[in-house]
Amino acid sequence: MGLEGKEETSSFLRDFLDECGGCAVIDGGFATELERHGADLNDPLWSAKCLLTSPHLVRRVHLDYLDAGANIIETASYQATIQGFEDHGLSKEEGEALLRRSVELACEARQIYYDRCIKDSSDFLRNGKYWRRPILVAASVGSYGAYLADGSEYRGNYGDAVTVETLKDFHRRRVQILANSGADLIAFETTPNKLETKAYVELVEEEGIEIPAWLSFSCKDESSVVSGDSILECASIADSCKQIVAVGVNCTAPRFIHGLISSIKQVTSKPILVYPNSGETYDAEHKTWVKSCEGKDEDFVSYVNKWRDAGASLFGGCCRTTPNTIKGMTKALSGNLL
Ligand code: MET
Ligand SMILES: [Zn+2]
Repeated sequence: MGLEGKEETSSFLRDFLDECGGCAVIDGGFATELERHGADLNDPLWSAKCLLTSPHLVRRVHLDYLDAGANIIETASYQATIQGFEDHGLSKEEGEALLRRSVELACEARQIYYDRCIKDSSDFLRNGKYWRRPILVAASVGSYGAYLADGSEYRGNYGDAVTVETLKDFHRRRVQILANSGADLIAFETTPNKLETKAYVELVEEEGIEIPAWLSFSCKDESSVVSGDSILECASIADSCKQIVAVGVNCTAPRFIHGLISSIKQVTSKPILVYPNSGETYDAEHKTWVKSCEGKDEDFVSYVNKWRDAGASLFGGCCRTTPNTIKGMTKALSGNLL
C-alpha cells in the first residue's frame, strides 16, 4: 500500500468517530447472548457453532445490538478458525466459506436495520436533515488460546513450543479471508500476551492487509494482560503498527478499566476502546461464569462517562453483557444516564 493508502487508514477511525459525534458504541457479549437465547455452545467451536446450526440467531443478536444503539457490530468469527472447523469434520473450503458467512450475516443485519429505519424515517432525520447512524462491521479474530477452547485466552501461557511464527501461521489464512470478506475492519480481541500481539502486528504488515484493525487485550489487573506481560509493552507494540487504528481492552473486569485506560494513554495517541465483561470470571473446567463482588449492568453503565473522561472513545461490552447494557451505555453517552 502506498503512502496515500496508509494516511487513509490512519484517519479511518477518527473520521468515523467524528461522524458518530466523538465517541462510538460497540456491541456487547455475543456468544453469551446466543446462549441466553438458548444456543448450546458447549463445543470447541463455541459461538462459531451457530454459524453452522443457527445463522438466523446470529443475525438476530446482531440486530438486537443495533437496536440497542451499537455503531460497531462484531462478527461471530471469534472462535471460527479453519483448523477448528476441520477438527469438526468440515473441509478447508467449507471452513473458509463459514468465515465469510460470519461477515455476511453481520452485513445483512446492518442492511435490515437500515431498511427498517427508512420505514420509520424519524431515525433518519436529524435537525431536519437526512442522517443515518454510522455502523461498521468488525470481523472478530479471537486468540490462538480461544481455538484451544480450554480457557487459555484467559491465561495467555502457550508454552515454549509456540513462537511468533507458529501464531502467524495459525492466523494467516483466516485473517486474509476476513480482510477480503466485506468487513470494515478486523477486531483482534481478547489478546492474552505479548507474543500474540507481535504475531498480529507482523502478520498485518507482511500480508499487506488492506483493511484497518483494532487490537484489544484481556487483562488481569490495572497493569498487566492475563499472561502477566505489561500492558504498556503490549500496547506499545500495537501502537507501532500503522494498520492498527485503535488499541484497548476487552473481556476484563470493569474495575480495572480506568487504570488500564490511563496506562494505554501513556504509550499511544490512537483512539482507545474498552469493552469489559460483566465482572464475572470464566471457570474453564466447569465452563461456567462465576460471580464476583462486581455489580450489575446498571453499575457498569455508570462508569462509561468516567472512562470517556479518562481518554477512551469507543465503548461496549464483552461476555455476559447484553443489549440492555449497550442500551444503557448509548443513553449514558448521549447525556441521558438511565
Ligand atoms: N466478541 C466475542 C464475543 O462476545 C468476544 C469473546 S471474549 C471471550 O463472543
Ligand atoms: Zn468476552
